[in-house]
Amino acid sequence: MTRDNHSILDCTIRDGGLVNNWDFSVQFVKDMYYGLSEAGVEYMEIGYKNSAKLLKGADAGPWRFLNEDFLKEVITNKTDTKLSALVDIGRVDEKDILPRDQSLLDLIRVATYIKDVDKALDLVQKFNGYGYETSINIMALSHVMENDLNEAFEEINKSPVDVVYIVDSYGSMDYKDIDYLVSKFQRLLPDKKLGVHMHNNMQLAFSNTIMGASKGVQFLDTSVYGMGRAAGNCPTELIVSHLKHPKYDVRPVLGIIEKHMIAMREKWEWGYIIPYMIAGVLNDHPRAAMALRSSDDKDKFVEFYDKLTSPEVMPTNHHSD
Ligand SMILES: C[C@H](O)CC(=O)C(=O)O
Repeated sequence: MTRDNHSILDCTIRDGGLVNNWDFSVQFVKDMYYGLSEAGVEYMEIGYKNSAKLLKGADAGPWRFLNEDFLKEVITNKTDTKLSALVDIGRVDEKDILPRDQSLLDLIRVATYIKDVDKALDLVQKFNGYGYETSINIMALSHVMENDLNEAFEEINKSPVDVVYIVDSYGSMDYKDIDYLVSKFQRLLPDKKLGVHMHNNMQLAFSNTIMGASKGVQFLDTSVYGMGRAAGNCPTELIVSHLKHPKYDVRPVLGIIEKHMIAMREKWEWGYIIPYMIAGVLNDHPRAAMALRSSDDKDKFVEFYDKLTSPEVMPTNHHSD
């Protein structure tokens, strides 16, 4: 199989930051960028470009509120690996975004729930006008009604957005869902590139990502050692190895894991863990499972399962965390 038309987008710093409140050292982020570059990975998401002012009281390192001057101190020698940042509707201050020719960023991705696609497309329009590549990442697709999706597609087709993402926020999809959704997106968004962003609650992030790749999805989201919110994402090292293209080399990715991530995994928890599996199977946001893992009841799986399957209504989140 030729894999020439895929781009791997590693989002360890952005999605992994949801695990450790973006407590990443500058050295780690540098090693990540230059390691991914050597590995041939096309994009690295270096954080969120949200505004601290709009996230009242939020305190987290620079990777949550990227600043161009700081970025230039970190990435002193830009390689062929492009940089992306994620923004959330209502949390990004458009005045913080420089024109692309003054920025180290190449791609701005807009995270949105289906109800806010129009707002996401307004942001895309602006970022496209500044010269950036853009994507719209439709989160929690496993909760979206077909007719809402069809209406959104009409708006997306009129927009300059380059990439439209299928996001399995709850890690509850399997290969049949990916097969179905990719075919639908390809049919109804014929001029857009597609992306997949999968979570590993049911140990299916890799399977779902390669299902997307085999159907021609261009943008494949991954994270090194699978580090990402809750159950984490599709591991970069697996995709780099699986795609078997001469431009990719897994060795530098193994180097990042060996140097930094074994110790990080001792300190912070992510990956396939039963409460996240339960959330995935039940097609729920992992927030209740994350709260459980931070409590004294972290291993009370049966009680947690019983609670989640009682007819309580779980609150809904409106951002990408
Ligand atoms: C926009 C991102 O893909 C959001 C995310 O990580 C999610 O799971 O939702």
